Amino acid sequence: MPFDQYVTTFLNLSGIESMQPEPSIAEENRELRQRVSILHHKAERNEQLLKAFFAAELELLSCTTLAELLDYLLNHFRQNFNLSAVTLMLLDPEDMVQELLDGSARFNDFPGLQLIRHPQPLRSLYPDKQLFCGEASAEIRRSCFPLPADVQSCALLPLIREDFLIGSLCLGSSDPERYSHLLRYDYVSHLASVVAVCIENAISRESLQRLSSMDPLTRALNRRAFSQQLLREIKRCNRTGDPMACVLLDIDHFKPVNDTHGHLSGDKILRDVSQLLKDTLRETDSIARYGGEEFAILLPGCGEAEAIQVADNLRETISQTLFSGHQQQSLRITASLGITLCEQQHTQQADVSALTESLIQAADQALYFSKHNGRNQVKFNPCTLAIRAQQ
Ligand SMILES: Nc1nc2c(ncn2[C@@H]2O[C@H](COP(=O)(O)OP(=O)(O)OP(=O)(O)O)[C@@H](O)[C@H]2O)c(=O)[nH]1
Repeated sequence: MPFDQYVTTFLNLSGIESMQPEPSIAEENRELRQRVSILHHKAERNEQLLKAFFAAELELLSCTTLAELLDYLLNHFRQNFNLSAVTLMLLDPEDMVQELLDGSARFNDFPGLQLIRHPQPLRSLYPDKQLFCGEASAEIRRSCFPLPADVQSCALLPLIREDFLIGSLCLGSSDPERYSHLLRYDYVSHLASVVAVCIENAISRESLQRLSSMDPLTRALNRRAFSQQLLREIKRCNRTGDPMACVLLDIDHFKPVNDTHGHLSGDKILRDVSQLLKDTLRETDSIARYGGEEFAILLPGCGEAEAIQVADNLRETISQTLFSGHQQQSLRITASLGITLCEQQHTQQADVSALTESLIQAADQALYFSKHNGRNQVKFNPCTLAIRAQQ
């Protein structure tokens, strides 16, 4: 029996008074014993359901990321409480949730999630901001349970924060009796409040983390986050033995771009180059804005030959792309790149901070060679720290 029918059980308690008129003492005793046994059984079941409910609440509160929370609500919750469908509609006017999920999970993992930009669908669903329990009409099935599922009755829970509708959690059951407008569903209402708080907290927490590690113009990692990532990748290289390439990319003659087309166009180019890097590189690679028109890239698992190939592909793609300024004027740019390599031997023979410095210096030196060799090219420069450490 699902936790939300706990309420029904208490309503049934009133049945104890509807006994047959004038039964014999023996019959009355038998009937009473039967009723006590049923009530005892129901009380035990209610206790289990209550425990399941508290466990669900704890699960929700202990989710540390938005993706974890959504996974629990949309996947585990449905199984744990024997529902035929669970969907979640979230108001996301500035695509913040979309962006957070892009970095941490795939939308395919959450087929029941719908992000909406305008509050109107929520206002239509909850004109009085009240929970709805009852039969799943064709209209409810269409708007709240768009994916194929056997939904006969449903609980539609408004998610409200500070008197503002932020979303809707819809629980669907194949049992037509499970949710009825005749019953009160205090636990389900309570659940809606917990879910609303958990979702809001997860979004705020992750947005803050993201803001503190992101360059606001290009949405690449900022320099601080890059340094942390570099340390993580050095540790991974030490652990796994896989090499890691470190690349610096600098847009050529960027000053004339600003001078000719204005700073707004320069900003747009920086954003577009950042997006091009994200689109071209692997998800496991790291991209950071290292300075004004300079990007730093980490390619875990790449040896010298592969890193040169990846960097040259970036160089060529940039040189062949028709960029546009902020007034849609066409622009062409090129970039110079410098590469160095972190190998396991470096991580064993040097302290980490000396190694990070040495890697950046070596990549910077390679970038300098590219610039002074005519720009629009890729140069490799080995990291020499380990050799020095051995001497
Ligand atoms: N629009 C815009 N320009 C920036 C930003 N940060 C740095 N810049 C510009 O980038 C330009 C860098 O110029 P330089 O260092 O002379 O380098 P360059 O013109 O690219 O020449 P080379 O690197 O030698 O090929 C300067 O004009 C900066 O103002 C930014 O956030 N937005």
